[in-house]
Amino acid sequence: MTASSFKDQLLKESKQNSWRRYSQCAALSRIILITFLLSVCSLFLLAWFVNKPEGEVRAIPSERYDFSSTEEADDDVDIPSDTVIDINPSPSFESNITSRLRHDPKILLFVETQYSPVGRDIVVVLEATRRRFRREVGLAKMPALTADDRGKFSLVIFENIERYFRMDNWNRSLLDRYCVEYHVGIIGFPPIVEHSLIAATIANLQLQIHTNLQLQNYRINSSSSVLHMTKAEEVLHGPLTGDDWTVFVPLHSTYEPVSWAELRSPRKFSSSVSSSKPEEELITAVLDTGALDGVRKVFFGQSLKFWLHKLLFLDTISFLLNEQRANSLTRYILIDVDDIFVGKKGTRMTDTDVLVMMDTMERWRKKIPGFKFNLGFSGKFLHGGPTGATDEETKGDDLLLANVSKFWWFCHTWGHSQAHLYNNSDSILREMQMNLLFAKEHNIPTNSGYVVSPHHSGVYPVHEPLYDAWKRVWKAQVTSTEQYPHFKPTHLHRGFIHRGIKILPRQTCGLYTHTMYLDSYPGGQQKLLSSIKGGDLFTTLLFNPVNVYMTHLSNYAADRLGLYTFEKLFDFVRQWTNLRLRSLPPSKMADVYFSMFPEDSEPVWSNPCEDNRHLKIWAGSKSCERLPKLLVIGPQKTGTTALFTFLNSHPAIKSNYKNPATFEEVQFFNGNNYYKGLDWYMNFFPVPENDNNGSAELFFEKSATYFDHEMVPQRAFALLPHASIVAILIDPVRRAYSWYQHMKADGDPLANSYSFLEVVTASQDSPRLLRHLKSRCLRPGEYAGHLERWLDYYPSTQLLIIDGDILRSDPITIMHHLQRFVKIKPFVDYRDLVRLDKKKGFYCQIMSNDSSKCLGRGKGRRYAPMDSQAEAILQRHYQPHNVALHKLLVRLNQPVPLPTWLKADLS
Ligand SMILES: Nc1ncnc2c1ncn2[C@@H]1O[C@H](COP(=O)(O)OS(=O)(=O)O)[C@@H](OP(=O)(O)O)[C@H]1O
Repeated sequence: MTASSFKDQLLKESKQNSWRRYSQCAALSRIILITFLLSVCSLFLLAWFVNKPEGEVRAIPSERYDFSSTEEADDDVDIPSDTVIDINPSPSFESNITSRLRHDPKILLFVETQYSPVGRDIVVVLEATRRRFRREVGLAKMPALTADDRGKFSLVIFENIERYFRMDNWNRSLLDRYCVEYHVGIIGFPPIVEHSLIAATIANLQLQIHTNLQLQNYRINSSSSVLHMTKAEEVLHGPLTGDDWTVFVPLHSTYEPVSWAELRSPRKFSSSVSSSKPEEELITAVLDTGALDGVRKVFFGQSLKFWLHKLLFLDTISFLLNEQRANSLTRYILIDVDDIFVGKKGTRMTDTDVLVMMDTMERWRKKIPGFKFNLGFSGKFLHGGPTGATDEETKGDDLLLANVSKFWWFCHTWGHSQAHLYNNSDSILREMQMNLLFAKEHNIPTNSGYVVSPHHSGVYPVHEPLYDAWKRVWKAQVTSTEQYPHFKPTHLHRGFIHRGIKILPRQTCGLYTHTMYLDSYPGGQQKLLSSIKGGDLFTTLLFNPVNVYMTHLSNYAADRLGLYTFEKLFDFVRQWTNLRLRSLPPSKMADVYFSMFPEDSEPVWSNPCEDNRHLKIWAGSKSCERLPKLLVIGPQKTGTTALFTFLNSHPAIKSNYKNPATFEEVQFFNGNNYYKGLDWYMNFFPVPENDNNGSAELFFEKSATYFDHEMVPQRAFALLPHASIVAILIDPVRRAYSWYQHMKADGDPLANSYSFLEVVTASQDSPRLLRHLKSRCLRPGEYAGHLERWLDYYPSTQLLIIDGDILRSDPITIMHHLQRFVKIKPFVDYRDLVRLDKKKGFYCQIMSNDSSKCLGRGKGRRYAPMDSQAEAILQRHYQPHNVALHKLLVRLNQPVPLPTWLKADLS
């Protein structure tokens, strides 16, 4: 069968199959009928436009279309005339239109359901390669595509291209026009089998598709402009997994094949084509260059479960984002051999193993510049340590030491002990010092700056004594772990920096201490091979520009699986990709990593009790009970100190110890304290005591600056995901004035040099420090935006918003409400704990001798009334924020009335 006869066959089949399928489904037929009628209408319209005298053909109107409107038009409503699509836009992809995309545009991903496997695979690739994306489930409504005339999305991906093909006219024209104007491409994966077409012609795209095929012998088009990482020299021989392949038959020159494959069994395809030759090549991935409608698209005939499509998908993303030149083809690799002397007799490297290892290393160096194995040693186990070694194994150790300079070396603690088991730094220090002595005795270099902890103990979650010892004894600069932020999912392994030590993400290659023989590889040899040939190990290398792999001594003994695995991996990478493998000493690797991903420098401390693997390597003396369950987040000047003292007077509620540096607040989640780490924070809380009922005390922390700090909600949620969050709101105009008065009273020179009116009217031309003061004064009162950020992380059920006016006038009601909110026992009647102090004019604590203890002079100050002009300016400033707050509070439907000041302001 020739290509054209096959296409004819497809055409014929597509008609037959489409009819057969559509007639089975009446509802579907109706949709098709409507689509058909609309298409006919569009054709008439198109013809009319094309035949109009020149000059009358509507091109894209110069005024821009409002993509931010997502109102769906009724089917029978005419598309406004200014949205007529130019049938021949000039697809000038070099235009500077990308500048109209937001500088941090996201990818828009349409998935069928939250859990659909194809969509999940796409998400893994996007996450692994750090792409920002927004996931839309179904296509109930097109999200707003622009904001402030800037494009929000740089690329659109459909898990199921049928969604795109069958999109209603309104949304389709909206999306296509957006893609043309903002130079945004589309990627589509094949229809999901159960409800897909068998064959169809996508008329407006001039493309036929045929689905549910079995294929073989995959070949990539070496001249395809999509390719970057993918090498196209090879044919993947043999049957392709799955009987749900889709192929594309272009009817227009806009299409370029990206790849082809052959029908596996022509007879299965259709009895009428049984004579077709199996070697007939069908297009399995296709690029639409945009010549037809100005939109570049790539359609795949199989999901990412086919490994080559992961490679092509990554290339397609960078092609459509015009990033090919920027995307480096270099992959840095470092292979750590942990425990180089640690291993039982009979599982260790012999002298022959060491020779083979060194030979292999020399061979690899020719193709991987700079490559050396990185050996981690625990001196105590030289020659097998207490349990001994065979003669050959002893010779193996000696041979390694005789060739010290051929390798890189790193400290792995003297006795291979786990740091988190030691609470005092002395024992860890001793371990480090003994290993250092050992290194010096055996001429092992000690200046690499790289250290690794056995079992990742103490690296993350951080055990400070380990970091202390590393810095003091080994002048450590770099380490690595597979535990940050979590062991799983592995595609999210990341690095961070703590106390000047760079922590690199570590990758698992599927080899552990017990994997020594190919025949007994867990899951079978085939499992290891498929991980190398397109599976987990291959994709790890694909996704990560910097790779630190963990292996063990035993992986280089017996069947030498370490050498086997990486040799095969390197060959496979060379065969199918244009990637260049390189190696660097660890400290240089770390420099490369953090210059590529500077955002990773910032650590995020998660809760060790939320991750069993973390708990296993967390000191037994540490307890998550030593963390607060309630955060009072501010903002400043809303009555947070009063609430702090009221909470503290409850017998079962305890605050943190005072921070001498900040008077009373710990201020951990904002500012530099965060970098001091979790151990530092936990030391502010007492070791919990259980009462007779077994219920622990409730610890809380109040730092009024948390409310409006950009990073705090994310950080707080990572550590305290179940905490109750309390915010207090007063009229933001009054809050701003109180803050200004506070600064003045505190002796702030700037606040004392400028009047309140001058501060709130500071403009772009004002001195920088004055502008900064204005921002600090006004920003916290823009409540809605800050609360939304908290709600990005915490569910609304964990957030309590207190009306600061009621806290001031009737704290008893507030404290009763708060107790119910945090479900504290015992429930205390606050009439016994606080009362109004007439002299102070505020509620104060009742002490045991029945005296009142009020807050100091700094709270409830007396100052001149606010300048009326400044007040009016601020009221105008906060108006939109208050409207947004009102909407938010109505949406949250909290079991407390809306603040009185807000109702008054909005009325
Ligand atoms: N019971 C009680 N006693 C004293 N003061 C009270 C009380 N309840 C609410 N307030 C109001 O709290 C305002 C100070 O707020 P904060 O404690 O949040 O200020 S700070 O951010 O911690 O500096 C403070 O603001 P100023 O009046 O501007 O000083 C008070 O109005």
